[in-house]
Amino acid sequence: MPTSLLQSIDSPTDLRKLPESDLPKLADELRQFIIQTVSKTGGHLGAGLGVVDLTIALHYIFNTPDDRLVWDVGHQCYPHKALTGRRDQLHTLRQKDGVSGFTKRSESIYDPFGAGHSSTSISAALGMAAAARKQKSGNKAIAVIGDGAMTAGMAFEALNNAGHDRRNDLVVVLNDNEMSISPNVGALSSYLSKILSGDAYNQIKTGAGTVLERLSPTLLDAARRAEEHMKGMLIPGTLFEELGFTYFGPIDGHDYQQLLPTLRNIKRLTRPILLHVVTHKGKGFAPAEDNPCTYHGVSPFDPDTGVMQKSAGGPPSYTKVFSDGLIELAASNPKIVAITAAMMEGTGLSAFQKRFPERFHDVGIAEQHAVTFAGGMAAEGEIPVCAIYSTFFQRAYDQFVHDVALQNLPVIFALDRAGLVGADGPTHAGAYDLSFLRAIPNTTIMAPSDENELRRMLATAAKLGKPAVIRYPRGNALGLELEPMTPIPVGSARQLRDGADAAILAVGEHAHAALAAANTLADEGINCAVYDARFIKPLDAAMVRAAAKTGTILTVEENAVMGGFGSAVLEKLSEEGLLAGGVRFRSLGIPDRFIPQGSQKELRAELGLDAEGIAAAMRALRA
Ligand SMILES: Cc1ncc(C[n+]2csc(CCOP(=O)(O)OP(=O)(O)O)c2C)c(N)n1
Ligand SMILES: CC(=O)[C@@H](O)[C@H](O)COP(=O)(O)O
Ligand SMILES: [Mg+2]
Repeated sequence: MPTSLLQSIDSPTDLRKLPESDLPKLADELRQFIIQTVSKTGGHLGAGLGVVDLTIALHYIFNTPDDRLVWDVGHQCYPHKALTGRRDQLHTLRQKDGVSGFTKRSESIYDPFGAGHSSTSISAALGMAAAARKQKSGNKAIAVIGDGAMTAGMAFEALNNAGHDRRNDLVVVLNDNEMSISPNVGALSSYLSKILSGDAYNQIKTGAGTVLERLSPTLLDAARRAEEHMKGMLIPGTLFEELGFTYFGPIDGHDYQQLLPTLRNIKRLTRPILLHVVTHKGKGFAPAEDNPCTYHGVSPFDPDTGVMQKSAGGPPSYTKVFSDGLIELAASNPKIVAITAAMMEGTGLSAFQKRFPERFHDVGIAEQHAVTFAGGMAAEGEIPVCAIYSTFFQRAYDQFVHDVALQNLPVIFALDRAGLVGADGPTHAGAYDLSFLRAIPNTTIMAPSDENELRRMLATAAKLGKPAVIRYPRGNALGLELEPMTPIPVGSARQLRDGADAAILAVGEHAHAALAAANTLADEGINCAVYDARFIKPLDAAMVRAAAKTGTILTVEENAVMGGFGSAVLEKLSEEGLLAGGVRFRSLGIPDRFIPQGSQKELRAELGLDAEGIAAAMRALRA
């Protein structure tokens, strides 16, 4: 008999053999395992710790993997991974070729749906429920969604779709910890808090759960109707019931006496159900409980104290440069307002929020709304700066096209995490913004090669009077001394090096890798001109013409090769008839496949997006 319960569990089948009385001990072991593992790998900590009990209870009661358990975002799924056969691989979490930090279909049959972006779980689980009904499989579909993720439009679209038909055999578990990454915001959050403060109902419900468990299905149904009636008197018309869901809760998501009987009851019902579970983000690790925002995503830390490893120091991140630059601009321009979609820490806007609380808007996890909301403010003469990660901005494409660009409204988009992001992997890579934005009229797109360029681009955007996009990467800037925020003439590239044999046209920080490559190539007798393109749109035509004169052009960008900066250069060459002279051309960027997780350095080396890769590509082009 192993002393460790966790070590004895290789799948939920093993878990289901345990007596209920063992589950709290298993939970303690699982929490310790997660703390120890993440203390070495880094990753998302607080969310997973908060759902250890819920994860155990769900796998204990439902028949996974036949019953489909869909985790929203997936950042809380480490306990789920540990219980579903991946315990011994978890030390490779978020590393190259290792276990993903999110749910991933190719990784396990227990991950029926991949995630990374938020608020998709109810739609996906409802789709599975519809398929189960069509296939008569009898499989249940369960979505576990956080109170933060529930603020997104997609979640409401799915609730709207699910609640209208009583045949939808769908369980939505709302994991309410009153936190998004930062404290959760918005009217829904206030509504949930109001429910949580309904103590009277809570007490009655706790007792009722235990009684209901022992009833036959017929009596259970009658009891449930009575219970719903009673609840209706205590909590008049909950939002979810109005939407067609049978609402259970709120229950304590760390109390097996509440979790297990409630889940058992729910399992017997076949209609849209919403179970409201209250949990504590970071549960079982004091630093994370006390400071859930800091311990949402962590670098490696001391598992005894929670003290995180200090980063190597060095220059400020591009995020910080953006944050400081925006505050500097806003200090002299009262029209500037800042908007985040639940990412005020990640985008650096928390400093703006402190300095200009009246000019700051956190709209929740609602990128589409954030963009149209910005459009509305711009229509009234404000200058909104929407700071959104490139990958999450994908959600708001139509809003960008229809609500901002088409109306030529002066919204500034600060797209952070553009390019490869590292450990979060393909769900979070900002690999497509240049391709999908470049096609849209009225749009100016810039990419800074260093911190001063970023500052100047912000100033340029603020004066532009039309939609402007600035995309910059995850990571540190160069550490340059800061210069005044002088606007840049729109559409002007910078030549960094002269050379008659070939030209390298680069976007963003890759201009420096291109310069290093050119220096290496010069030693080999190949003299390359190097340009920092600065503007992806409008493209500097003079740069393209000068490059064409060398007869050999290599473009470099950390964006999909398809439709990106290289495509723009090719289009310009073609438009101006410059290809006829026999220009050798290659575009270096992210190839047409999803790039798995790994450090940015590893991935750039693998894709040839570092100085060595650029030099090699140029040699091959000239061969
Ligand atoms: C579309 C999208 N926008 C933003 C994010 C970044 N993000 C990841 S987790 C998170 C907070 C989620 O809060 P909640 O759903 O309540 O889960 P908790 O961490 O509290 O368990 C945010 C904003 C994301 N993953 N996807
Ligand atoms: C789960 C999620 O989407 C965020 O927590 C994201 O992982 C943050 O990424 P950064 O670490 O780049 O801010
Ligand atoms: Mg939450």
